[in-house]
Amino acid sequence: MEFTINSPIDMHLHLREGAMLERVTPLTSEHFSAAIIMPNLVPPVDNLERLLQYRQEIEAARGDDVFDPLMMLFFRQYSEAELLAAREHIFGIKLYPAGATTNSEAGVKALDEVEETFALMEKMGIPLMIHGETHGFVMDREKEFLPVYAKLAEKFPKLKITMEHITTRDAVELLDRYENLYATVTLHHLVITLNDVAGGLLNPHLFCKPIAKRPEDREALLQAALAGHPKLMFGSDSAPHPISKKECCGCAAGLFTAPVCLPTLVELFEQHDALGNLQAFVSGNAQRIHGFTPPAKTVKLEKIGMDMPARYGDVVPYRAGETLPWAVTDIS
Ligand SMILES: NC(=O)N[C@@H](CC(=O)O)C(=O)O
Ligand SMILES: [Zn+2]
Ligand SMILES: [Zn+2]
Repeated sequence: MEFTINSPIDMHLHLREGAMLERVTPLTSEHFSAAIIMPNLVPPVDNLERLLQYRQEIEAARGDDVFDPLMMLFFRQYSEAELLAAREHIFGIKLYPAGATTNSEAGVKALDEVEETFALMEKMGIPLMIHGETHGFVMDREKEFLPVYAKLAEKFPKLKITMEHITTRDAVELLDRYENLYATVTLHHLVITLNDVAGGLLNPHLFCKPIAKRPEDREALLQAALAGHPKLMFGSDSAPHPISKKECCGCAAGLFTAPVCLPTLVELFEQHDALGNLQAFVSGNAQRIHGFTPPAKTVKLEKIGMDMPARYGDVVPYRAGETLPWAVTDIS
């Protein structure tokens, strides 16, 4: 049995820097034709010079792979001149509430104080991506942030806003209420719940922000993805951390999923008789929503089994040590 995906796009990806970047970049650039590169480095990617330098580092690491890194600026207040200069080099701007997740200390403290930049972005057609969590009770952080999305969508009706890595049924419902509101969802949030993280022995490799939620949340996300919901895009949020930062007290948030994304998505969509909608979920929707065409790439998967390694260097991947039914067998 085989299945082919054309030009898969990962709409939310962390590549880090240095040795980690060199290790993980090829695992995405092999399978995907483009990916949105998150800017939460230390210091953040919040100026054009750093962004162009970062892009070069990624291009060197992807080797000969056909792969377009779609660069993001880290949200701060920008002047019109800065945005004009950056415009042709960026895909969008990523906003982190200060302290909400990994390397977000430089994020926004008060959203109502940065509206000038939202207005500029709206005027210039620059998309806004948001890590939408409050500092409330951990299971309620996304739900509590939803009114913020709603307010922004109303106040800036021409601004394209993406709710990044949604994890709740409420977020899925909000999608249909505002024309300019979109969302990404990860692979792992279609599969796991909080039970997998902390219901038995604690599994630090499944700990991420936002934390995996309830079965009914996973079900709503899964149904929307399987249906190829036109405003929902695949974004892996593959977020590698070295094993020393995961298997310790004070575990870092993030799952490293890059090598298993496509095989697991095919497995999941096949299980639910929804393979017909996978192309839209991993490529078509993003292209239509954002009006771009990624480089052509054809990825063939076959049901021949693939043994997942326990580690890639010092990083433990999602599904480490498992035998996956599907494997990527040809890329052209
Ligand atoms: N998702 C995560 O748990 N971690 C991400 C940051 C993020 O996307 O929030 C990371 O950079 O490690
Ligand atoms: Zn995030
Ligand atoms: Zn992320």
